Amino acid sequence: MEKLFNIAIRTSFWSRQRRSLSRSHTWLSGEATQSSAVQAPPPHGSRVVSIATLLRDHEAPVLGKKVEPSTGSKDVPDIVTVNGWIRSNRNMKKYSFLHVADGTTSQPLQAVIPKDQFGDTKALTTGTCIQITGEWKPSPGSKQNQQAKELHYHSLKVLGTADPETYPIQKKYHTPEFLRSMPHLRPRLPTQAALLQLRSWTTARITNFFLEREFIQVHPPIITSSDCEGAGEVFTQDHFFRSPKYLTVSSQLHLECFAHAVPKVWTLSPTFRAEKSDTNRHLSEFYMLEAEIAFTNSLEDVMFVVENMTRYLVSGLIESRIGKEITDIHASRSPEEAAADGEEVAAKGGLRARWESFLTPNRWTRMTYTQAVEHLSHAVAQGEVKFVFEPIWGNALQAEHEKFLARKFGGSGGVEGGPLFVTDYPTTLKPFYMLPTTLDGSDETVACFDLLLPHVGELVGGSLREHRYEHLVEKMRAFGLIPPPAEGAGMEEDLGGLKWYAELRKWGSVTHGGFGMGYDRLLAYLAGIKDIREVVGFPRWRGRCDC
Ligand SMILES: NC(=O)C[C@H](N)C(=O)O
Repeated sequence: MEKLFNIAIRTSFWSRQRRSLSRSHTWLSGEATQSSAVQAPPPHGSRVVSIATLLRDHEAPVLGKKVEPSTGSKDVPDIVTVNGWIRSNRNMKKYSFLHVADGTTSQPLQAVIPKDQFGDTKALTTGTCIQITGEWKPSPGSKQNQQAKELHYHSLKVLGTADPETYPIQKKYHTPEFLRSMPHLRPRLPTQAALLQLRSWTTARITNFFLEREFIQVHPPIITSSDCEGAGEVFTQDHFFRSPKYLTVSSQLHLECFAHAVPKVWTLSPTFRAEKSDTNRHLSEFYMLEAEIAFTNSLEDVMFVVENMTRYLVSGLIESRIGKEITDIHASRSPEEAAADGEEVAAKGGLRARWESFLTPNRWTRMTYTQAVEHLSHAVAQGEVKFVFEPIWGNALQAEHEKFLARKFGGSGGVEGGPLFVTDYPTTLKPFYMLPTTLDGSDETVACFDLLLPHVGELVGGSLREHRYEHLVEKMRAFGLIPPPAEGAGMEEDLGGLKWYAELRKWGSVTHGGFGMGYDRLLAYLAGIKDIREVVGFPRWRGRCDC
């Protein structure tokens, strides 16, 4: 009986979901039909459109691609309804010119409100949510206004007021720090809306890349039982489970499990690191794009996926509408905004040059860690650069070293440099699971790589994984992850929280490798934004988790 009851509840839950999904589909499709369930049905005969759709109708074609107009005949008035928020109200004697935004494009729509028809427009303040219906027609002043068409008022409903005395976001420059203090309102800013679109578009494009290449997307757990990756400080949950559990610092170990059954897997998952550092490159919660590939014993195979995936992404971005929007926003930043970003990218060919640095005619440069240290030492000796940390073989590369290398050797050697692979780091610098470069370990390096970018440093880390059971256990012991073996224990020793991980190598083991990419870092770099906190809707970092 209870079971039946549960099923009944579930069924009605799903049918409710389906109903609301189909409603929202109608709503989002921007077509004429509009469900009565929506708060403010538009006047009869108008079609509900997004601002992006409207502006596209007369926009210059992007890269030669013609955009079809949304309605047909020139003779029939194009009556449309737009839902959005007022960005500004230029209140003239006879007319009010509203700039309305709906997040589908960073461009606002201009709506013209004749006061003799509407009455007093003072209440139409910045932030107010409205539904406006009108005729979409050529703007008489289109030379001065950027938009060749504007919306001429027929009717307007205020759906939600925004008291200008209290609404914090006004049409003026706000510092990033001020806006970060109100993440619940920040998406209303044009740049933020464009960044949301960039993230969404990028995710779709990458999903397509993997789909076309028979990679399976998987959802690894967020709560994990091991904290042993050595990737950084972990967030711990002590009380709920029988023993301490952790918020994942990387999905790699779980991806390896999947890859032993489904040879090519990937995920884009939240990842957590309780890093104490308060920098513009780190967050306590971020997204990591990770992939794991079985049946390979070549680091080149793994780098090949990283390179091809990123090239595929960037070549699509250059041609895309959101790409154009992001470059336009970047090029038209105010001096304050550019200063807040703090990057020299605009002075050096703009964002487009940065994107092109990914699309070199030859594959990206690869160099070993040993060569990298030699290059760094040489540059210091030549007086070409000064570092806070001396580059010494055996020490970690610092961000200052990474950035220098990527600028000098990455890309096609252009003004800004570009992506650069550094491979084969010393064993002592990297986690326990990496395979030695030479299987006997004589090189004291591991088969791994970091992908470095100018201004950013490390974007991706990847490696071949140790697939030999005995060697893995030995390495775990050498890294202090498990105690020395008890007398006569043999290999059946206590492997602690990593027993399951070692067991992958016990039954049906296979050579494999993978990588993890800092997704937010990638987005920030592509958008020409220095501070990673700007590309995350609700950024969390040390001491800050506002809402
Ligand atoms: N999946 C990966 O290879 C990422 C790696 N575990 C890291 O934390 O950087």
